[in-house]
Amino acid sequence: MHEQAQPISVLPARAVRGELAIPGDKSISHRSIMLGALAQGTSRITNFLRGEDNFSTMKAFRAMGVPIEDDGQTIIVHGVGLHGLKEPGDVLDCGNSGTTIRLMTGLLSGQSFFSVLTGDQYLRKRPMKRVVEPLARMGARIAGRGGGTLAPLAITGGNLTGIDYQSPIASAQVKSALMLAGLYASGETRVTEPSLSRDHSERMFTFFGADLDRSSHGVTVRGGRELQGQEICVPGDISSAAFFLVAALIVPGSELLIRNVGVNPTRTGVIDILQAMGGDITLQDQREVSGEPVADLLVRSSRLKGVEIGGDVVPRAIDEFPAICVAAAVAEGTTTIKDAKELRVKETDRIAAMAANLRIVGAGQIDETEDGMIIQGVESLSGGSVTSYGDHRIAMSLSVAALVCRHQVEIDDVACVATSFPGFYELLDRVSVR
Ligand SMILES: O=C(O)C1=C[C@@H](OP(=O)(O)O)[C@@H](O)[C@H](O)C1
Ligand SMILES: C=C(OP(=O)(O)O)C(=O)O
Repeated sequence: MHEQAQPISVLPARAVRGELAIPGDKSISHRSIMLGALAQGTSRITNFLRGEDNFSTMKAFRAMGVPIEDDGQTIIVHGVGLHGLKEPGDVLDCGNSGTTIRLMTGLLSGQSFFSVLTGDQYLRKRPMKRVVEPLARMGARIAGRGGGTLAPLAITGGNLTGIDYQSPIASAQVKSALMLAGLYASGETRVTEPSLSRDHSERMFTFFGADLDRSSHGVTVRGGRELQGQEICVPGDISSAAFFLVAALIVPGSELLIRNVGVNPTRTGVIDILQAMGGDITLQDQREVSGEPVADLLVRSSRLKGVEIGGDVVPRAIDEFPAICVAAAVAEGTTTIKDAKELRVKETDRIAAMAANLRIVGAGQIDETEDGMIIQGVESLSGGSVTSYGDHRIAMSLSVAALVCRHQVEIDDVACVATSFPGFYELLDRVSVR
């Protein structure tokens, strides 16, 4: 939570043009600090995301005795080895970051010391049972508000036993929490999910030399093997690129080249959805960097049409739905989003937040459902005063919607944007032709 609200007005644009590189991937940045800290030797990380969420992760490891240097360019993590973390002297504050608190709950379950994790007013409302329950089955003792379902969480770790866990939800945070605990458990820790969520942990565990096997919807970790420090170049975050993809598609006369974007297939749902809507997006110069696929994305404005979105693509696009809703609001015809109930337990209820805000800026008929929404597209939007609900992705999505409004859009507080995309407004300004 930020002490002071930061309101902003975003003006319509005549086009979105030029070239840009977006900052590093948030998920991969978190994991690079975590595995770097647990490894033996030094890890050097470039293009690390300098977002508040990632600084929460970094601070937590410093508080557990991990030396981390930061010269503003490269992050150098001096790994302490699997068993080198020290008991933190205070509560670890995960700020607004669900990834930090859930992954750390797994990792700390494996430590032979006591720790407490908390976060801001939004994080303290988000469900933690999804990690607490399977970790307790592995032998961790975790107490928390709401009968152990809400932060703050107090963890007494150690003496874990591997389990075979069939997760009821496709969640990379649940999977990764158990994988991190699995590094410390006796025997095998296996996680299977209903459909494959982002696999950055699997890739980075392998990159650092962990003992791991993968199957189509599952991963098995065997504990005890030391990890080795690595050099990591973090690809640009496709979840951040998504705002610029939608902006260039919906503002007529636009053409934008977005360089160095992570295109891991477990993350490219947004490209598949926007292409199915008729969006002109081309992947150029596909390559692999630090075990992750990367490409440049060329996007040109397109006449979008409504589509049905559900099933396996949902976890592959989960953070991009606020931006996808904006595309749907100005597409021809109806867009139906289903199987996306998880959106209700993000930084805010993103289904309710987008429905309310799109109505304010003059969208067509919008019907909320329990696990999604139905959006009737209109030719153009009008504008108005909206609220971010303290959620970075809501703030950025409404900023993109503003580009195709007839009048400006006032957003009550965009301080939250710094959690995942510092510099967003400078970039948006740079490529917007007014
Ligand atoms: O593991 C990760 O880095 C993330 C997983 C997703 O959450 P869930 O695991 O809750 O789906 C996603 O929404 C979040 O932004 C980042
Ligand atoms: C849901 C998100 O992140 P987290 O769960 O890490 O707070 C997000 O970035 O959209």
